[in-house]
Amino acid sequence: MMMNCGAMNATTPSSASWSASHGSKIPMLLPRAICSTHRMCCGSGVHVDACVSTNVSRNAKDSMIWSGTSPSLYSKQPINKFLLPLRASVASTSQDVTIASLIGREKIGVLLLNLGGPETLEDVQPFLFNLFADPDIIRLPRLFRFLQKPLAQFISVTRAPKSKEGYASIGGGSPLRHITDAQDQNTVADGKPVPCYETHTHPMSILLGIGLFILPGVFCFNCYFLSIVFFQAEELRKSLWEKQVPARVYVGMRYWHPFTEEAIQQIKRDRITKLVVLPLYPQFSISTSGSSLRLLERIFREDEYLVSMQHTVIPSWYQREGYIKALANLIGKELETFDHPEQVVICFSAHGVPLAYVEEAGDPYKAEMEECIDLIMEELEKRKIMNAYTLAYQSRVGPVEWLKPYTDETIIELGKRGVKCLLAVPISFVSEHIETLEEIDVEYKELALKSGIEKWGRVPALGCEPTFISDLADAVIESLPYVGAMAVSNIEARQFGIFAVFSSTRQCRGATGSV
Ligand SMILES: C=CC1=C(C)c2cc3[nH]c(cc4nc(cc5[nH]c(cc1n2)c(C)c5CCC(=O)O)C(CCC(=O)O)=C4C)c(C)c3C=C
Ligand SMILES: [Fe+2]
Repeated sequence: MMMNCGAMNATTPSSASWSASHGSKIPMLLPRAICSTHRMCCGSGVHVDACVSTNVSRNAKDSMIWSGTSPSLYSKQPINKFLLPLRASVASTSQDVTIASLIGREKIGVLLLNLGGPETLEDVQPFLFNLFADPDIIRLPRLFRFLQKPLAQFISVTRAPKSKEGYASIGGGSPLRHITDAQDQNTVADGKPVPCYETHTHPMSILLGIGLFILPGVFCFNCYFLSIVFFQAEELRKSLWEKQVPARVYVGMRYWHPFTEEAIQQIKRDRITKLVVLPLYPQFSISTSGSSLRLLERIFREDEYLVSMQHTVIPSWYQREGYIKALANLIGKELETFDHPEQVVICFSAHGVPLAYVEEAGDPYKAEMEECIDLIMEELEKRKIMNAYTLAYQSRVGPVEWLKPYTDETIIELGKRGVKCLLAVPISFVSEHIETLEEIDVEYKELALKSGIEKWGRVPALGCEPTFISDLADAVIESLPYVGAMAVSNIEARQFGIFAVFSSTRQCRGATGSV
């Protein structure tokens, strides 16, 4: 069912009022799920750190307490060191639990979370409004939260022309009706891709004043972007089935169709009983995975069915072996396109966040990003690839300071230092979109060539790369033993709010036994 953006804005409870009423930025989604996770891991003695991380820590992700579902977050050890393969036993105090038995007759769902993008150029401003109305994107002091929506309106209207230009230059928008229609027909719930092979008249053509210039759907940016996400969903579903985990895969976008709310409705219609939530962002940020999880939390707390549905969250997965290896493969392959691969400087470019997110709000994004780069470089070193490399941050918006160094300044600096060959690696995205296709491929390439760099290359986003998809499937499977129920009534949750969550989680510290 197609949701109208205006309706979304009207019906979605204001995040400002949520934050104000609870006086905290800490989401409460899934607390008991984590609680049961804690019980399992405490009981098994597999990973005690996760069991005691229940305080409101300075680290935003720690305080989100979902991390209990992913023990490796607290360790450099790969996640599969702690979690056992399919059909292997997971020791609890009293009994062995096999993954097969965990699946049993359950209906397993995987919810992929992503940002979403405007379908047409007309959608750009409302899409931007949704984005800037998110208190995890523009973080206002509590006293000024009433300004969130007027400010979002102002910024979205002001930014829309520049944004539209970017979207237009890569194909503009196009009707995505067929995707949401497909969702009605339950094809999305089955994880089937809905590629856009249709022919559209692009708003770009009108913008360019060249009349009815028809582009094939494959150039339609948003169909392309959504198709990639749906292809990823489908490939993940296939991989899970191949690994004997029959699961349905859903896609929920934060700021555009198919909205997370729509995916959740489908999950309910399908009577899913165990849900794994997997943000399609390798590294956690308050502004991306955090925002989507906070939204989910709100949806869960207001819904009797969801409150009792077993679920778990994989908050980030940048350290997974398969992901690192897949990226190293792509980098190695791209380096081979240069005449002297060893002379190429590798420039990892991550989407930035305002500095205050990291320094004041405890966003682990920068730390995870740096660790991720270390892991990739270690992997490349094993393959005798020892290139010079750098990490920089792109896509800053607005007047505040963002994480540095900025990618554009880095490129100029490298040019000044005499670097002649540069390989750009988009690191915070797993699918192509405006930041890769326009900002990197067009703006940064042009800047690099102007700055004295002679040979430019760019590593593609992972998309449906098989090693990567297989690894995502493993991440889902490994999380299954940690799926648990919230087991708290709506009313109880509303009454006790965050304090109930913390006390319940604390009780789990000493608890033993299985879910
Ligand atoms: C890890 C990825 C991302 C982080 C972190 C992130 C933070 C962040 N973004 C904005 C503002 C905008 N982002 C926009 C588009 C956009 N952002 C990401 C990813 C991250 N954002 C993606 C993949 C995209 C492309 C979406 C698409 O259309 O496919 C935009 C709109 C485009 C534009 O006008 O430039 C804005 C605006 C902020 C403020 C922020 C952190 C606070
Ligand atoms: Fe962004």
